[in-house]
Amino acid sequence: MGVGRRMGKKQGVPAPLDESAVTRKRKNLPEKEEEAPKKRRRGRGKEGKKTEAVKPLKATAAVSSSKQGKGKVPNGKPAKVEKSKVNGSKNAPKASLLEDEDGISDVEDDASNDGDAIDDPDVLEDRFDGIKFGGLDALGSASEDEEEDDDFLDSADDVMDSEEEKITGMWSEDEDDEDAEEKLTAANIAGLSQQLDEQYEDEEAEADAEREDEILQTNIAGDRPKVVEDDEDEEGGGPSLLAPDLQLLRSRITDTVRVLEDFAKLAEKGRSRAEYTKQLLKDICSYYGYSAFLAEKLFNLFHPREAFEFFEANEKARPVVIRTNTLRTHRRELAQALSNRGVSLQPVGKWSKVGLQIFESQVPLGATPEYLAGHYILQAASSFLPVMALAPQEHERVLDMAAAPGGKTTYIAALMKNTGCIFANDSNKQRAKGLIGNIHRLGVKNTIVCNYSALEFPKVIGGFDRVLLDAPCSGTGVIAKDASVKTNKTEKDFLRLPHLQKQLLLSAIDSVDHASKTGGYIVYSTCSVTVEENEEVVQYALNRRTNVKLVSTGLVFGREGYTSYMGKKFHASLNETRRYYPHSHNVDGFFVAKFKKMGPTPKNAVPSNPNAAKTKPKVQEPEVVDRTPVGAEEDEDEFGGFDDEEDEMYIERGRRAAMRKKGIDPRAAAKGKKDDGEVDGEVDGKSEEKVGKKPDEKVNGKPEGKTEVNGNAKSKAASKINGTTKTLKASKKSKKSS
Ligand SMILES: C[S@@+](CC[C@H](N)C(=O)[O-])C[C@H]1O[C@@H](n2cnc3c(N)ncnc32)[C@H](O)[C@@H]1O
Repeated sequence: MGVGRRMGKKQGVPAPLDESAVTRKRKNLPEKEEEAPKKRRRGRGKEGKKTEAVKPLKATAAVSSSKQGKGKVPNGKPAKVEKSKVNGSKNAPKASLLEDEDGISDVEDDASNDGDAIDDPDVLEDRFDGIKFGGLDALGSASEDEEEDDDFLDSADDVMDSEEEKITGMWSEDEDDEDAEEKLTAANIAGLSQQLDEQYEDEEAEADAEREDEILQTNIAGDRPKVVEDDEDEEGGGPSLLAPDLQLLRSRITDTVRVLEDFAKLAEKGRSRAEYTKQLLKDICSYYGYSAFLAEKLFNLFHPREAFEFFEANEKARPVVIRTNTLRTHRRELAQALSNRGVSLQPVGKWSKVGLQIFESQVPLGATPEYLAGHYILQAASSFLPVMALAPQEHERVLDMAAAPGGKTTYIAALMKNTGCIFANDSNKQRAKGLIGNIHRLGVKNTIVCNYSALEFPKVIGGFDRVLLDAPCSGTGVIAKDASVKTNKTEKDFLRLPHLQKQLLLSAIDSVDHASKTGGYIVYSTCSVTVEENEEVVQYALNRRTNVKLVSTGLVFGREGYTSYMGKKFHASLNETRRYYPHSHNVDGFFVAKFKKMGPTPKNAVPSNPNAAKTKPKVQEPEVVDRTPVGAEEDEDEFGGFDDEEDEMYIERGRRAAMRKKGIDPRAAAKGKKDDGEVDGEVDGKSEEKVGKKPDEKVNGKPEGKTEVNGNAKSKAASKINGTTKTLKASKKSKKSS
């Protein structure tokens, strides 16, 4: 018997954390279940504004943070002692019945500069292996799906017209079949309802105990709670040397938030707002473990109450989601297959035709036959969004500038139905290898993997119909996955990263063909919520490239980007960008902006890669740039390396096959070529054409087919031409010779 695991509540948007809405719909479940929300309300009884402010808070209940949530006992219930240690408070709101308590955070994700490692299936796989679970999650019936989504549509302020609205049910049109849905749901429900009963009883008792604790701890009996420490308290030395009393800290945080919300009525006489804010920030640092620098940066994004909800949500894992690989299967088939293996799942919501949220699994999701056969990829729901905004079309040429480990590339390929051509680039060679692995596993056949700094584009190749820049970022949106972000990001990072992001975005814009008949779009995304990495980067690009404008992302939920922030004014069109937060959308913190390129890059535009601009005029001969990433040499062969001769053979074989297809006899042509004294260059030109380039496109005024742009006539479009993946990389050998 395998192990089961609760993986989160139903992912509804944009208010998926509204557990009462979810509970109301679980009509197939035992009556007792209906009591759960009541109980949870009682569990948090001391806060006055229960219904509005507290509701999301309850749902984002802090139980475990990354690498922390080990307090499980075999029945899946969190061990209380561990939980309080982990979260720093017994008063941490109880996780809802619908929620994952230990979450998926036992894994060491590197979600910081390298971006959202959640997309790395290898990383995610680890999350499900060998973990005991046994609690269970709420189940939606098929009918619940629809109600849930209705709810979403009703409640969403930011619901926009989009093609997504054409979807008529939770399953995509070709999948609609009520009988099958019922079977699927029944399979989930049958084994779980009994566990629900038991769990509710336990939780009821736990909630009562917590409520009593909370009443004891509270210090808000008076009208004006004393929450700001006196200077003497601070200087006393004694208390600060002791481990903080986490329960008191938490109470003080909620009290301070309350005071800041109603300052005139609740503040102590003679105390300023700044004093309360200072105290709150100090407590947030102690309670959640943030550096003062980052706590303040994140706090400033919201009103105090919402900031609190944000910090709370970062203590809890997001729902586990898989994306159906439509190159290999349909969502309905996949859902059925996994359900048969004991996986409890449900479509993520109307906004996606391919996402499935996993509630519980009897098997490691990274090792099922379906996984190995590439029928799905473990992918955070937020990662779907930039690709949906990009909306790649069949037969287009698309550049994914920072692509590893390939969650988005493979989704792009699926939307393009394996037609056209994707250039998937990443500057990190190790990660690029993971990207290649995913591409193969998922059956992607239209993709060339490159290993350049994206700053080199469009010099490497340009003229794309669409470009995705899923930029390296600080990871402040994925703190639930990587708690190290709380302390390891410094002021320097928030200078260095935005600088890189700005330059990368200019490269992305310059790599797009403004005259593309079907596209001309650039999508910029990060898994960070800071303004420096998002709105400021977008504003910079608008200032530097007057040939682009922001357009609607077409995404049906998300909050508008800032048009002004802490005294800074941004262009009004920044309201077209979208922000996502863990506490309000139950997805990773994310940012998405979509640009349309209207005209060619202005001649006087400062290039995105100033180094290239500086060196260019000085160097008269063909530029030789060593693009080998630092440290890449050592492992050249680890992934198989690049064999120029073998590549030549494949290229030549492909070229001959192409000629034969056109009815040309390659031998006769070769003979003719020799007779004409034609040189090798054309072979390169043709092979590039074959991998998707439009023959008449130019880069920097030069025809792109000439790989001299790399300082290297034979830099390889090293291609397994009859295979699937082609790898473009300046060869060291030819670099030397050039
Ligand atoms: C957010 S992650 C990309 C995740 C990827 N889009 C996906 O969906 O799987 C950012 C990536 O940027 C890469 N990167 C960092 N600096 C880069 C640069 N200058 N050029 C290209 N890629 C870069 C990192 O190696 C990392 O893989």
